[in-house]
Amino acid sequence: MKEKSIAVIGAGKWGLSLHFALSQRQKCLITSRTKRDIKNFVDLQTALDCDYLVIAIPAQEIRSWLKENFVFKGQKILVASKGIEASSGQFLNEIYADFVPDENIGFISGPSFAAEVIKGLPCALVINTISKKLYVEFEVCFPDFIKTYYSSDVIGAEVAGAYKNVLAIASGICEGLNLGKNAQASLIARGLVEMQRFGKHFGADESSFLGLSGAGDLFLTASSTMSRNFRVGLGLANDKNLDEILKELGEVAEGVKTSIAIKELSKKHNIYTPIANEVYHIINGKNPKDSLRDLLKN
Ligand SMILES: NC(=O)C1=CN([C@@H]2O[C@H](COP(=O)(O)OP(=O)(O)OC[C@H]3O[C@@H](n4cnc5c(N)ncnc54)[C@H](OP(=O)(O)O)[C@@H]3O)[C@@H](O)[C@H]2O)C=CC1
Ligand SMILES: O=C(CO)COP(=O)(O)O
Repeated sequence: MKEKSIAVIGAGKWGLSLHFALSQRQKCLITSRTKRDIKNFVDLQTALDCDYLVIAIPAQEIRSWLKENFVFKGQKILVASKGIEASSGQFLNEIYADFVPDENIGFISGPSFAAEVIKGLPCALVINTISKKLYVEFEVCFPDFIKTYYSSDVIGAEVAGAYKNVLAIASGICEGLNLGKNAQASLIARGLVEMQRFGKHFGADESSFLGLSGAGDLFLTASSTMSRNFRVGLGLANDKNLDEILKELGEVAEGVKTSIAIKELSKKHNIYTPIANEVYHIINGKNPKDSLRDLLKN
């Protein structure tokens, strides 16, 4: 029987770490827009011919990347991105649905800083897919240091993974303004309630927000300078200009664009999302101290 082939698409921080992890059990190819001198780096076509694909490119780039490059040939796909498309307010599963049948796609969620995964440190991830069969096929690809869990709550995982990036920006602002640990814990706890409310509106299972995908990833990202989104918040609190912050970062901080998507979606669907809205306003120039005053007041 032909050995199954697997490739990671996108050799950024997360793609490289997933490639490292997936290479422990089997040969894993990797490709990216920019050529890299790394083992098993292949051209895009060779990667796309694999049976299993793990796609780790920024959320805002997915639609155009799929349009330009992707032809469905029965591949099984794991999406590693965390974000909501700002231009349309569409969730990633809605974008992928135009290209891949639902039973062929899964979404990774949970607390997982790339910098730790690439060192082989232990972590737990959720693979969210309507197909238990797909989960089982991907589960065996992961190394011993990663424990995987199954969930069919694709929308819950997506909302949690995207929303926590916005909340991590808020938490970074809180830290940058030296508001104290009480304020930060309150912000994170209320943020969790907020993302659950938002997710519930779109059909998410409320319990997903209390597990790895929700609380797990939120606590991680909103409490560490290892998070790019948290560092964006720190910069904003220190009156740095957003373009300057993002240039210095040199990597994607999905919360910036996702805050636009959440602001628009919550307005359209009349969902109460005060923290995400303030992040949106701060990114667009509002003084963080005014946001704090408004959050305490309303
Ligand atoms: N880093 C982490 O700890 C984690 C990240 N994630 C999520 O994974 C996703 C990717 O993050 P991460 O790898 O860290 O980000 P990086 O900024 O490190 O890398 C993103 C990669 O995407 C590729 N890319 C960017 N734009 C395009 C495009 N238009 N077409 C094709 N490829 C493109 C780039 O490839 P090239 O360099 O070749 O141009 C780049 O290396 C994000 O959604 C993030 O939220 C999820 C969990 C953990
Ligand atoms: O999603 C992540 C960890 O689970 C990474 O978060 P940042 O993109 O904020 O670094």
